Amino acid sequence: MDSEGETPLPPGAPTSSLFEVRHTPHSGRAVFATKDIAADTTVFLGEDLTLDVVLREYRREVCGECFGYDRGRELGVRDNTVGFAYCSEECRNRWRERVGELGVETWKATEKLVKGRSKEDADMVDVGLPRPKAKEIQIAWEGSAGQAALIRIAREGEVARDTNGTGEAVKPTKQHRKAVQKALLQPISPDVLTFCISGILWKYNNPDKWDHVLALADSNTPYHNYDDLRAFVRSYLHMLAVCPLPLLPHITSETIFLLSSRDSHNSFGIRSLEDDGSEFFGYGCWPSASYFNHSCGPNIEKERIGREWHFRAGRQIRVGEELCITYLSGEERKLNRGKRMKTLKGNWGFECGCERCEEV
Ligand SMILES: C[S@@+](CC[C@H](N)C(=O)[O-])C[C@H]1O[C@@H](n2cnc3c(N)ncnc32)[C@H](O)[C@@H]1O
Repeated sequence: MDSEGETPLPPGAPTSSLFEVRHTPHSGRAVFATKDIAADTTVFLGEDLTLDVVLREYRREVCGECFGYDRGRELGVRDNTVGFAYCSEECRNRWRERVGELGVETWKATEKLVKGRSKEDADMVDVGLPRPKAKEIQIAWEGSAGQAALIRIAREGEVARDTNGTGEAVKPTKQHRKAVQKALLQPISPDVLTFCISGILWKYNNPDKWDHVLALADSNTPYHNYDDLRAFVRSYLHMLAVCPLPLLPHITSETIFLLSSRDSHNSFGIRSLEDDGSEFFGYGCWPSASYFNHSCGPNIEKERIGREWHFRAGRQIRVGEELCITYLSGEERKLNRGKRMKTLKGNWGFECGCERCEEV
């Protein structure tokens, strides 16, 4: 419950003796100090990483488990079958344990698909391009339903033949197999595929925590542009075409859309720890850390240590003050008010109402 005991806390929201999550009139839920907090106090650890994406171009340099990075040196432990590198055997074992046997098989199948194909991921997201509207998004996903159904039958027919040897239950025809071939011939977007696989596997392995993701602030227009939307729809069909059969019932367009709709307003960049985070390796979603609003003059400093976010008071904080981090990267923090506002609107979709911006 929040302080007035009226609204239940969203599942997965952070709890502490130092702060509470409350609703605000203009910026959704937010975190407020329930006592004075001395500068440098660690106020929260966000350990609940759900899905994460290490961009393809960094896969040899950034550990797939702890995101360790050594100024661009290729890491010592590589697993080419799954397409990840690790800083140690320990990290590799942890990664395997976390994703589970089905996860390893899924990453292997994806890597086989991606290897040797030309890739279609855009290098940078151009925030100037128009975003697909909600209706257009709905139409695009609905447009994939027919092919998705044919692929499922083609793939599940494999099970029917495996189990009873007769193919009586389901008989995939040429039409079904063609749907698989058509999907496989479509351009591949490895980073979008990684997002979808990481999210679906996380949900498969943590069904009891799905409501933590659903409770997050959402966007019904989460795609950056039309290419981005098309890449997600293609990745859905790619997954249906290659993922291990037990995962198929979990790969749905609804789940993939929900992952994007929550990630859109809540993901944290995974950046290098030196040089003001100038290298952007990828991103991830930590639901408990997603209740801290943004301020252009934040009182909370955040630092990533491995797979965790550590939140520390950057100065003395008084009881009742809102605890805010910044969503801006190192360079963006130096921009003037107008440019900061534009960046926040473009990347996050909100008009910044923080004290620093309101004061001007
Ligand atoms: C990571 S979430 C933060 C928690 C969110 N308020 C909630 O209710 O779940 C980011 C969203 O919070 C809101 N928000 C965060 N900082 C804000 C700010 N300075 N001004 C206005 N809205 C803000 C925006 O809607 C933004 O998309």
